[in-house]
Formats: sequence, C-alpha cells, structure tokens
Amino acid sequence: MTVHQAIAAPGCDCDGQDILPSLISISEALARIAANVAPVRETEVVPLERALGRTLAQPVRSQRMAPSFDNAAMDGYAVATSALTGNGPWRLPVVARVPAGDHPSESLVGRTAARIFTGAPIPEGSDAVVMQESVTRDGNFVHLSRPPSPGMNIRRAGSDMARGATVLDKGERLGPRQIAACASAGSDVVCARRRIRVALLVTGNEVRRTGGELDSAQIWDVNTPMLMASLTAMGVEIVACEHADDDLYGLVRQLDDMAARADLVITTGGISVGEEDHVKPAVGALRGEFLFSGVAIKPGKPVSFGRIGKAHWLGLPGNPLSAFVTWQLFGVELLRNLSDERPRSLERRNVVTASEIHRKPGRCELRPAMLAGFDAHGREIVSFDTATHSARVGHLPMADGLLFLPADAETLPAGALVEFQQFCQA
Ligand SMILES: Nc1nc2c(c(=O)[nH]1)N[C@H]1C(S)=C(S)[C@@H](COP(=O)(O)OP(=O)(O)OC[C@H]3O[C@@H](n4cnc5c(N)ncnc54)[C@H](O)[C@@H]3O)O[C@H]1N2
Ligand code: MOO
Repeated sequence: MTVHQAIAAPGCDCDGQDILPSLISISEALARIAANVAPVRETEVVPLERALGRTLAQPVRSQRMAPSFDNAAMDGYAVATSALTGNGPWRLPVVARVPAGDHPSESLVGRTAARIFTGAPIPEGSDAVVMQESVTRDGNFVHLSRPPSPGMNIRRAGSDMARGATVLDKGERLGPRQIAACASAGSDVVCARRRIRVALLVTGNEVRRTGGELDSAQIWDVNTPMLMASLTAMGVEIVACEHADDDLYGLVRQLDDMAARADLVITTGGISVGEEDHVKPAVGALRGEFLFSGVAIKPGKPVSFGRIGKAHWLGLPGNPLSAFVTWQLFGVELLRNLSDERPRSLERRNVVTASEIHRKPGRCELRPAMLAGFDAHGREIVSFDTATHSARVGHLPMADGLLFLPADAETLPAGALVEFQQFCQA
C-alpha cells in the first residue's frame, strides 16, 4: 500500500507560477519554530481546581496508595470465603454494618457476614463481597447459594496507584482527565509553567465585530472569536486583543506595545503582497526578525513567523480558514514549545480516503476532513469536501482534522493512504 506522504523534506513544492524562493515546507517551518522557541522559565504553584490548561513543570507523584485501603466495589455482604466449606447454600448471620466513610467496628469471625456498601472499608477477616442481588435476605440472615471467590468485588489498596508512583510527567498539559489523576494522587496543587502571555491583533479596514452594523463592503470578524476560543481553551493569558486598521504607523505602534507585554504576538491579515498589506513592513520597521515568511501550503501560504523585540510573532493570513489551519499547524506548536509541552503522538496519523480526489497540484493541501468509520482492514476512513476554500468556514464544525494532500498529487483513488492531523481541541 502506498502512503501518500505530504510532509517531505524542504520543498513541499508550490504551484509553478507562484513559487517564491522563500516558501518552505511544513516540516522546515516546524523545525524553525522548534529551533527558535525556548520554554518560558518561570514556574508557579497552582491550585488543582485552577490548573486546567496548565503544563506541568514538575511530575505529579501519588502521595498515598490509591485506593488507600481495601474497599467494596458493590453494595452487598462481606464474607470470609474460607468459612464457606462444604456444599451450599449457606446461611450467615449479619453481624455488622459498614457504610462508606465508616470504620468497620469489628472483625468477621467464621461463617458470618457484614452488610457493606460501595466504597466502605473491608472488615478484617473477610476477603470477598457478594453483591446484594446474589443473596436472599431473611431477617438478620443472608442466604448464599454459590461460593464467592477470594477477592471478589474488592478494590485492593494500591491497585490504581502505588505510593510515590509518577502519575504524570513534567510537560503534561492538564485537561479534565489529567486533573482527575492528580486528585486521585492527593495533589491539591501542581507546579506548572507560568501561563503564556499572548496578544492578538486582527487587522483589516473591512473587518467588524459581530453585533454591530455592516455596510456593503464590510465583513464580520471571524478571526478574533475563533482565535480567542482557541487561546482560551489552551489556557494562555490574553494580555491584549485588538483590531487594527490597514495603516502602517498604527500597526507599528500597536505591535510595539504588544511585543513589550507578550511572549507571543499573533496577527491576522495584512501579510500578503498588496500595498494594503502592512504587517510585514511594520515588523520590519520595528527591526523585527523574520524566521520564515511563506510556507508551501494551501490554504495559508503567507503564514509568517519571527520576532518583534523579545516576543515571538506569528503572522496568520486573514482568510479565516487559512488562519485556522495555520493556527492549528504552527500556532499550537509554538504554544507547546513555549510551555515545554510533551508532543502528542496520535494527533498525526495515516488514514484512508473515502472517495477519489481530483485537485490542482502545486502546494501541499490541508483539507478539512471528517472521520467516517473504519474499512475492512480496521483503518480509519475520512471524508471531505471536493475543494478547500480559504475564506469558507461553514463546513468547519463538521471536520475532525486536516488531510495532508501531497503537493504533486493531481488524482488520488478512494482508499489512498494519506496523512491526517486531528484538530487540537485544546
Ligand atoms: N497577488 C496576490 N494576492 C494574494 C496572494 C498572493 O500570493 N498574491 N495570496 C493570497 C492568499 S493565498 C491569501 S491567504 C491572502 C492572504 O492575505 P492577507 O493575509 O494579507 O489577508 P487580508 O488581505 O487582510 O485578508 C484576506 C481575506 O480575508 C478576509 N479577512 C481578513 N480578516 C478577517 C477576519 N478577521 N475575519 C474574516 N475575514 C477576514 C479579508 O476580508 C480578505 O477577504 O491573500 C491572497 N492574495
Ligand atoms: O494561502 Mo491562501 O490561504 O491559499 O488562500
């Protein structure tokens, strides 16, 4: 089976007529980000309930065994299996009652039972819990017809976490699943990298926030809410979120101010080649450094990366799908580098196409695609629209990730093995 590999070494290849010498491949762009972005040094102690989205600067270790005592996995009766000799049924007096949170008042001796509830400590002398549906209760006695096996329905101390075990390594980003594990390990606080400070500058004379009035030459601002949602989900500190007109001097002033306050300044729009595109000249006027300017991808070709003063700068294209795709590819990676987050292995993987693809070859295309089940060999199938339109986001809610269509591929058959990158939800 041929894998249609999109992320080759330099030169994803661009459309013949618009190849610019400065266009680089996705892997080269990612390598430049990795080589130029060091993690923020400062760490801080954060209460667990406010740690969502933070990246661990120190591992989390279990303070005790989890669970810390043997306890019942079912509501039922604790018994000693060794006392149930001969052939059943057995009739056992109920000599104790142990609700969750109580300590058993006595040990079980011989052929007796303790009424017990899920989560309650197992009384001394017992080694199994019979669920209440499996017994009949008769006054103060229970009847068992089948012998339980030792350990049945008991959650053993340390079966989830050993004391001192590393539950999460440094570099893990905390989502609800990781926070659950920290809580079970007994952590009330974690040592995390400080939040990354981000400033967002959305440019364009024609761009208006939703909720206001639009004249016939204006459009709704998609990029601000879209990127604010991504940034919020990633747990960054947003130090500024502004709109800028297409005006060089205004941009210089705003970018200068943002670069002094942020680890990362994100701009959208104004980075193409027209004389109304002032973002790169503004970065230049601030003696900024360009680490790349243009990647051989569709959509998102003009995406640029560099520095303004001490801040990193990511210039996303104005077209909303281009901005979203380049944010997913490069912005998320940049934030991960800044917070020293561990790479996620399953995000990019091979999948098979649901239908034939016909396209104009040239740039490596990143097409929004939907996971659509599995083929007879257990491989994931993806479906997709017939083309990628950089200004359209109407179908984006249905997509699960991006399909990487190789630059030179004009036709791909149904069932072709291609790369797919799942969207980062945060
Ligand atoms: N002569 C050339 N023209 C263009 C080229 C090129 O190589 N040569 N590249 C095209 C490509 S590809 C892209 S992508 C765009 C990128 O342009 P900019 O990043 O400079 O973005 P703008 O021109 O400011 O805007 C592009 C487009 O997106 C709309 N837009 C901008 N901001 C928003 C927003 N916040 N919400 C919604 N929509 C937004 C804007 O109205 C434009 O329609 O350049 C091509 N041109
Ligand atoms: O790169 Mo643009 O995003 O193709 O439209």
